Amino acid sequence: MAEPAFHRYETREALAEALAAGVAAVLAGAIATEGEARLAVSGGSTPKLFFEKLSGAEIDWHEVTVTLVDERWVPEENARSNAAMLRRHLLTGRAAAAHFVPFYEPSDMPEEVLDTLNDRFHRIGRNFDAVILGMGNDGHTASWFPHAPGLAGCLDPNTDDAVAIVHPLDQDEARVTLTFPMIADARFLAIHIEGEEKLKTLEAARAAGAVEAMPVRAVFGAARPGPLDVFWAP
Ligand SMILES: O=C(O)[C@H](O)[C@@H](O)[C@H](O)[C@H](O)COP(=O)(O)O
Repeated sequence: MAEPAFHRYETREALAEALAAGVAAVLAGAIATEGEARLAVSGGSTPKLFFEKLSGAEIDWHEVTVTLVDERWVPEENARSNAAMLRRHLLTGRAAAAHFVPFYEPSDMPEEVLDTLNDRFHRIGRNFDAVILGMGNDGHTASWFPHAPGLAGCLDPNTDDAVAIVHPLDQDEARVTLTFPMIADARFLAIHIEGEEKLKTLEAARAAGAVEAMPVRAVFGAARPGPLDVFWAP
């Protein structure tokens, strides 16, 4: 299990600036070499400042496909929607020109549209140029929640599925999430966490233990072409 590259910043502002610059450089490089770039980011509260810095990056955003690593199964009108948060904080300014691929479809159960979602996310094409993960204090990342129904389907390194459905034990709404191969194959893969509690959670996740208990462990154990980067600020 390769040691992650750990990037510590004095402030959340400095972290957001550095991570935005790094991701913008990765995307610009992909556009220059492949003619397009693919980015998958997390929802939640941590990434908002990072998104605001990245949204102003002077890159050819119309050549960039942006999506989420996971979504709560709610429409964008719902305050819990990651897609709505992304439109507010990332897909504005220069980045409004990006092509956004959402998860949610008007259906009570994501199981009814899973084939549609798999087709949609397979069509995004080759592996992501950059994937930015968050992490919960229970050791979940994306919507890979500890011991949740559907977790095994997310973590199967041999799955052909791009998307899986998870029913977290402690939440009302279902989740849809990218599967392990979609995330582990990213050219640039980073975990962005902030605060002392998440640093402790990260240290616990780095210790030996069951992946099902702290699913972020799957990312640390992934055989990858490059390092996993951890970005942290107090
Ligand atoms: O839909 C989500 O909530 C995210 O994708 C999830 O994986 C998030 O990254 C962590 O829960 C951390 O969330 P915070 O940044 O709000 O602590």
